[in-house]
Amino acid sequence: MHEREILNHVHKIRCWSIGKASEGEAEVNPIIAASWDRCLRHYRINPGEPDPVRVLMGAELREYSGPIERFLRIAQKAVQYLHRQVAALGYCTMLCDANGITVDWLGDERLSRQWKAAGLCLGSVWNESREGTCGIGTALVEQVPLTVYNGEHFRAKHADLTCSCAPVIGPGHKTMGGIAVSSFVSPAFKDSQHLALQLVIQAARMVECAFFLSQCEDRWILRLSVERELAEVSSECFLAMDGAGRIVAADRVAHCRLAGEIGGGSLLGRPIGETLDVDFRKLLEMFSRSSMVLPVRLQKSGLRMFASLRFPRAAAVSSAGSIVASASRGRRVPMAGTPLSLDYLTGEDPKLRACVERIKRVMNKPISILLQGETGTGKEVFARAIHHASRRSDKPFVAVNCAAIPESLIESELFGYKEGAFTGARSKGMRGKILQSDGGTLFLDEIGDMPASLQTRLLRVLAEREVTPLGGETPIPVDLHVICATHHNVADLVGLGAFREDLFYRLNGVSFELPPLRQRSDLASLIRDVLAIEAGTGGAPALVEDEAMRIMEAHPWPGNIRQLCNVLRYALAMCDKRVITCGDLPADITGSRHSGEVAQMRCLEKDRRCLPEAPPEDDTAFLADEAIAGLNAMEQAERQVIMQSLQKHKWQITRAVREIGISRATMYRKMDKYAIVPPNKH
Ligand SMILES: Nc1ncnc2c1ncn2[C@@H]1O[C@H](COP(=O)(O)OP(=O)(O)OP(=O)(O)O)[C@@H](O)[C@H]1O
Repeated sequence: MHEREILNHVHKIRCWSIGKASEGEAEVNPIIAASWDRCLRHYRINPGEPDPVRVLMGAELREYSGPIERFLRIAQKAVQYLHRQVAALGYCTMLCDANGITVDWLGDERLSRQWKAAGLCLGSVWNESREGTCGIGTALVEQVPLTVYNGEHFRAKHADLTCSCAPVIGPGHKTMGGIAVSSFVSPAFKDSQHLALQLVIQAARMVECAFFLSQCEDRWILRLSVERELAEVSSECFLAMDGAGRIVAADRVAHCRLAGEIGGGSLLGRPIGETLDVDFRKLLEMFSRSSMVLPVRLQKSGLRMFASLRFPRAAAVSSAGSIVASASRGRRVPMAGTPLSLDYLTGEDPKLRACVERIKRVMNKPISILLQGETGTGKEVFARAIHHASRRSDKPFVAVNCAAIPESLIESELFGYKEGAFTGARSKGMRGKILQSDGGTLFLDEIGDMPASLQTRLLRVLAEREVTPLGGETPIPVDLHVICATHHNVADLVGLGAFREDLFYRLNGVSFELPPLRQRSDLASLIRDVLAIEAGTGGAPALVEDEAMRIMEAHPWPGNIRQLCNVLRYALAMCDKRVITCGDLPADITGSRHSGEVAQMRCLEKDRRCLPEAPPEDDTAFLADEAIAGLNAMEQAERQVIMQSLQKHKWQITRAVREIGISRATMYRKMDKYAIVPPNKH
């Protein structure tokens, strides 16, 4: 800027300060005027002073950006998005903290000398008390979005710049920072900055909403919008509520719009029923039936708005209506049908956590893993999760249930065979499960049931890392990682001579005991997770009354997680308005607590038998009436699940067991127990 222009700018401000507009000057915008006034009276800035803008670097800058890391992470995304829209127009995009310090900057690097000379760079301090009236500093003081254009800047040295900035206001009306676009070349009229300002306002609002949602993720969040059609994609107000339905946070817009509904004052601490025409319990009921946008009315003005409710990560509701906040917050619940990840399976039980930590250390090493645990403790899902978390995840995971395959077939299943190896063999031969898992993971379930003759062959494969198919002569090299599982105590089997000791040591590179459900301390959070998985994307997870939760926590769970899943599915079918009460639980859960069941289940486990698969035929099945008559509610529910699945899959056991999530051996045992006979067998 030339000497003459500087003198003109200083003269203009001097004239304004004594109430005289200098010749040819338009009236000064009231917000700019208020800022000039502050600059003259409070900050005592000389408008002609040429000092450069202060720029913080290195550790000094990190001192400011460190404490606002979470805000930064969210806001940087919005700044990048905004910059893509304005970069071609010669703007730089800036993110500043509440002190006006530029904590992120994006601009054309080829012009870095000019940006720096203008003070538009990372670390620059755009504080009104130092730089006088400017986009960032004044927007932060006034807490409104604005453009400061050319000569509206207080200091003459900034009179070539244009800057549009919108402050970002966080929950609790706290200024988090500001987002700005600036340029050192400005078109002839201030109106040219109108769209730039709108884009900045939009970006700042996006950050406010995202930050509110992230800060209040363990709260009930009510989003309100005036337009039904837009309610799902953009909300005007955000309110966060605690488990009793009291407002614990409100965003900037909610404070402005809704304070009148409670006759002024703060919204915080007020029950939601004072603002809306429905109380918290009614809200929960409405949204437990539907995850859609629903109409509500503001209590005082009667204005109709459209609401949507976001649940905390997980929650339980007590019969009195108080909501117990989630214990499992922060955990991502997978969708039904997707593999459960190792991190998810870690749960919140300290023993299980320690177990998973150890698994993570060995899963990428050439060490076999042995998973032990009662039926239904999740051995197979753990094996899958280990595979997916390991370096082998892009290679196959092949599961073999040694108890479910008839002894006569297990050898060919595992090792494969050459063409014409035996009568009935497929003409092209078959790659066995071991070769199918080459490069990936071989999961040998129920390893304790592997026939003795095959134990020797398996040992050789593991020792030599090559396999010779039946009827073949040349061994084929194989790269495999073996995970085994069993509900037996394999060391006992070794002692009894039923399992080869050398194979046991090779398979048992490292072993993990998955705790039964009755020993886990995170049952409540597991229940909430299972309900969230069951809800899928189709709506909010069902809630559990305190008393129902207590009963489930006290149950011995002989069938472990599988049994728990079935009980919850039963309760979901029985419950009203997606709130599970004691009355929705099967009778043997509410009236049980007899530990004899545990022993009974274990005996049944030992009875596992393998039956040949039934071919599809007729779509009906025979079930003896007397067999149904003696079943309790839980058993009836279980029978129904099995029957429905078998009928759906035309009696293809493999498909039914995959759907229900039980092993084939368990399926045959259950069919036996419930006298379910395939149509071609009566
Ligand atoms: N952490 C979990 N969260 C939700 N569901 C789970 C969890 N762990 C296991 N399950 C479910 O429990 C059921 C039993 O799991 P899995 O088959 O892995 O147990 P298992 O110990 O291998 O049983 P079995 O010894 O009878 O073969 C499956 O339906 C599985 O999806």
